[in-house]
Amino acid sequence: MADSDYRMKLLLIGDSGVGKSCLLLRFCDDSFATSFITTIGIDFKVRTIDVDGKKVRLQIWDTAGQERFRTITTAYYRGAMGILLVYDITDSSSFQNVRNWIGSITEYAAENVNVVLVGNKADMEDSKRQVTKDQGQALADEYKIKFFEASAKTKFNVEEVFESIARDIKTRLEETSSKIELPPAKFIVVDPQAPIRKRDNYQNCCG
Ligand SMILES: Nc1nc2c(ncn2[C@@H]2O[C@H](COP(=O)(O)OP(=O)(O)OP(=O)(O)O)[C@@H](O)[C@H]2O)c(=O)[nH]1
Repeated sequence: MADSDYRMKLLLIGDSGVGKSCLLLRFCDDSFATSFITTIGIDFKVRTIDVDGKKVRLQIWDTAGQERFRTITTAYYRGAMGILLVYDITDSSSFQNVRNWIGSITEYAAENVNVVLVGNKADMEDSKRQVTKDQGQALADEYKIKFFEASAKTKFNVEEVFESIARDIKTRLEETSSKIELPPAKFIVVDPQAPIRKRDNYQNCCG
């Protein structure tokens, strides 16, 4: 039996320090580190989850937020089926940069990639907050993407974020595969180099 029904490549992007590595660690290993060790280049982890009775294997790539790694990390947009764009609710510049990150997605990712906006560090006291929940929601609405506030520290909404994007990708894949139709038999082009058995079938059905 196959180990999964679906395999999905996800990407975590956003400014340095917003908590991408911590979200990945929380989701895949259920742990949290208070020390800040910036990601060098790129790293990934895997977790299989159940989505509506189907096994979904998520391969999640954690990119470095720092500008100096940008040429390495953009290569990983190719083939990504979903992107979690993360900002820090206590850092307004990380929120302002969301528009630039959207620009990178438009430039480097597939056109139909699913994107979720995540306002991380929702556990922080109100006095530290620089971006309101309404501002996050309004920006997500503008780009017609889903929005969650979350906390890698307290686990708040972490499962929900990953489950939501996996479900949306699964729906998209199901819709796409149901749209692929075979052409009518008379239009099937037969390769003369193809094995005899295949050509016989062709002659039986059409000739
Ligand atoms: N309070 C709080 N702190 C967090 C949370 N998530 C991450 N942090 C802290 O934020 C700092 C940066 O977290 P990282 O996950 O390393 O950030 P990053 O986005 O991966 O950064 P780069 O690898 O440089 O791109 C660390 O000190 C974490 O402990 C959270 O949900 N709440």
